[in-house]
Amino acid sequence: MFGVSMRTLISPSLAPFSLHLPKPSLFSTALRFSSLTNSTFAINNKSPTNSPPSAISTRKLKTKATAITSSSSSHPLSSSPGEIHVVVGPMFSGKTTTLLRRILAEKEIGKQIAIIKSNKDTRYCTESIVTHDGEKFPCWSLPDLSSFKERFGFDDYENRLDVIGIDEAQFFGDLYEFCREAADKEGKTVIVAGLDGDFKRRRFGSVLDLIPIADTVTKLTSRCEVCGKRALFTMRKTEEKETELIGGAEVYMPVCRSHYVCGQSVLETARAVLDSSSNKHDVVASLL
Ligand SMILES: Nc1ncnc2c1ncn2[C@@H]1O[C@H](COP(=O)(O)OP(=O)(O)O)[C@@H](O)[C@H]1O
Ligand SMILES: Cc1cn([C@H]2C[C@H](O)[C@@H](COP(=O)(O)O)O2)c(=O)[nH]c1=O
Ligand SMILES: [Zn+2]
Repeated sequence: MFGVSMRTLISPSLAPFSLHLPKPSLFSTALRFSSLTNSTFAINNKSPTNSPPSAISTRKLKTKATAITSSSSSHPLSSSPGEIHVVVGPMFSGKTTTLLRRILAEKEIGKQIAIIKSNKDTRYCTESIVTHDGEKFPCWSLPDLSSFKERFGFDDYENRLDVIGIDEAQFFGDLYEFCREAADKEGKTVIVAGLDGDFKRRRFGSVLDLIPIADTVTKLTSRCEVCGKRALFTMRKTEEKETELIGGAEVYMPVCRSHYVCGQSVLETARAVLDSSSNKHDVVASLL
């Protein structure tokens, strides 16, 4: 099989029947060869003779592939590529619910699953992911993703884990590298749930960095607490200014665009009034 496919690949004229194949470039030839031999290539554009680049000899390709494969055996590529699925949206939009449903669906068809969440999320329960409706499922509560393989067990991770769920992804600084490695090299399906934006509607952590390497991206919406329309954003009801502030409905509310914009100005006005009245209060108190 290999010889035939190489012959077709390298010199179509030798193929058993003459196909009108587009002349393969050196790159496409090498890429096809590397996918056949599961190796990586460094391509130089100089062809070994003055023959066209696509006529590079089988021996040369084999030599190069053997050399590179042996050097890359410390990171063997998985036989089949993985996947990355990203679920974003404001708070209360159903991100954790969606993650849980997708993970359970994978489990139903016999896949080996594991869920990781940030140990910064201490709202409901540390050893489970918990939706705002109270649905729970056991998880690994970790400070980072890079420690997961060791904690799970390297052998189990490599041979007995198919699907990885990640919740509260905005809190993981090593999110991009972990997901890229898991999908590109280890054949894992990674399902990621996290906030795309913070209470100022700015990117939150590195969730958005996953979009260029994701198979699918889903943006969920909640219901505006003021008018019931689609809520795209999360508004913070308290005065704290730091980006990371763990909390639920006592601190945050989902709002539509109009109520985010006017809500922000209402909050700012209210604070200004409170500040000035507390200043007046202080002034009066100082005169007494
Ligand atoms: N304003 C709100 N306050 C509290 N809970 C809400 C609010 N809006 C929606 N919910 C509930 O939150 C559930 C979604 O929970 P969850 O999946 O944990 O959301 P997310 O992970 O996106 O924060 C919804 O099914 C709904 O019942
Ligand atoms: C908007 C916003 C949220 N957070 C925190 C609050 C919660 O602990 C999580 C999000 O929980 P979810 O309901 O599962 O989406 O993130 C924050 O720290 N900073 C923010 O701006
Ligand atoms: Zn609204």
